[in-house]
Amino acid sequence: MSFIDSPGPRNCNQKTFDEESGLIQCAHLILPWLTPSELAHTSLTCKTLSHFSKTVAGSRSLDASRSLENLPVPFHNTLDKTPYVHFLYTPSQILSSSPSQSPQRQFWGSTFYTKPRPGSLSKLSPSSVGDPADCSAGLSRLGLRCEKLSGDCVDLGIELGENDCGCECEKCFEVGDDNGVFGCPCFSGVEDVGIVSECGPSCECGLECENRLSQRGIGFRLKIVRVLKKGWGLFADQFIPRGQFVCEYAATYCRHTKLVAAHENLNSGVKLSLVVPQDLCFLFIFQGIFNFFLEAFTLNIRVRFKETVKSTSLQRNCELLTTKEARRRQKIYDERALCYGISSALLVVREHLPSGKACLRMNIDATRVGNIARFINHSCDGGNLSTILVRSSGAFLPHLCFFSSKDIKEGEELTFSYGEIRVRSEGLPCFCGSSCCFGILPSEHT
Ligand SMILES: C[S@@+](CC[C@H](N)C(=O)[O-])C[C@H]1O[C@@H](n2cnc3c(N)ncnc32)[C@H](O)[C@@H]1O
Repeated sequence: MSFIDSPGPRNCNQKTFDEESGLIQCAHLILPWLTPSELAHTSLTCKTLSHFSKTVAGSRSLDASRSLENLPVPFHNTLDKTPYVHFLYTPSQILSSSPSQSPQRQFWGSTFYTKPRPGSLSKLSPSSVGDPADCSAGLSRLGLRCEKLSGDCVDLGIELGENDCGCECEKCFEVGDDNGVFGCPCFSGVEDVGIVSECGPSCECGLECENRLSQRGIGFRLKIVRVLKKGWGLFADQFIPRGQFVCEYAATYCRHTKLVAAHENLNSGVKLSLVVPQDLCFLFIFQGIFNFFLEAFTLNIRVRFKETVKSTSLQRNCELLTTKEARRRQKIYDERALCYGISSALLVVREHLPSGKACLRMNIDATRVGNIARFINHSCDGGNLSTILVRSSGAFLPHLCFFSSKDIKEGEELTFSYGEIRVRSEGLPCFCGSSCCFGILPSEHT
């Protein structure tokens, strides 16, 4: 018996020209799929892969959105050597399917192949892409009006006409008994702070419709900056006038099954509050007390809910993030935060029912799958962003969106209030730096 002569093992720094070019091609194809720790390991194997690992990391730091947004959102870090944060990117909210179906990896950081950007901006009017000269669209959706003559934006309360939303879709037009035009039924006006309605999948109008402000992706240059004691933060990279759509909180979006129908049946006039739960062993204190109300509230619409579920193919595959699961995840995130300083992005949105006696809870987890909004830090003074829950016609779930609540200068950090601090207690320290800082971050038990 004889063995074929083997050239013996060679290290990868001794390659022929063909091997080298093959390796480069493979590197281009494979490395952008790797996590930072896998990249780090790969870079130890040989010079070529070390070079490509660095190129991938550099390319990732240039755009957190992987070309999925209208504009690149770069990472800036002058504090330490962390070049970027690794997570799966979604430009808009997605319903989580079963864990086996959810993607584990995303192609990110290739200089070889760059996906074309959505490019929707070119189809849109200047006002819709954040032209500071025209802030009327965003403001009117918030119940505010822009006083163009004086150049000042003043809060004039809710003074909207029947179709002030700007939708011109024929299908969206309702004609009254006396042949008077009622306007777009998708637009419910701004009946209370925190809720707006937009045209959606069931409308014929396209993205250029003025009543789809939050559906076109980001329209202002933003950047993600490493901030002392706060981790990363989202910053404006250009002036943003007050009242403009900035971004939505995109994530795997889930909620209590039984509350979905309730939500769909709720009218405006519902207040919204956000908290970042930190110790989720703690039970949502209102939950028990209000369960009775919620049960009563959902009972009479359960039939309609079942019909909705049947007719919504999305929902059939949707696995809702229950409060129990949210609490389990948050416990893990808190441990990771303590051990490795990794921030979580699990938000609890509570909608207070008009009666004020009950509230509905949504758990939105952008820790693994999310978008740039996951980098927005808390400010005790309310920050410069308003959170608005946007419902669109025909869409099953509402979107949580951020609008500028004041003029924002270039280079200013974007912040909002994570929630009220009602009771002083233990919690993560707050470094918002505002004059009214409470010293701890809002959580379920503050
Ligand atoms: C939704 S994330 C915001 C982005 C986060 N800074 C990061 O690096 O990914 C929420 C976490 O950011 C940190 N954070 C947010 N606001 C903060 C503040 N005012 N002071 C200190 N830490 C803050 C906390 O760790 C919090 O759990």
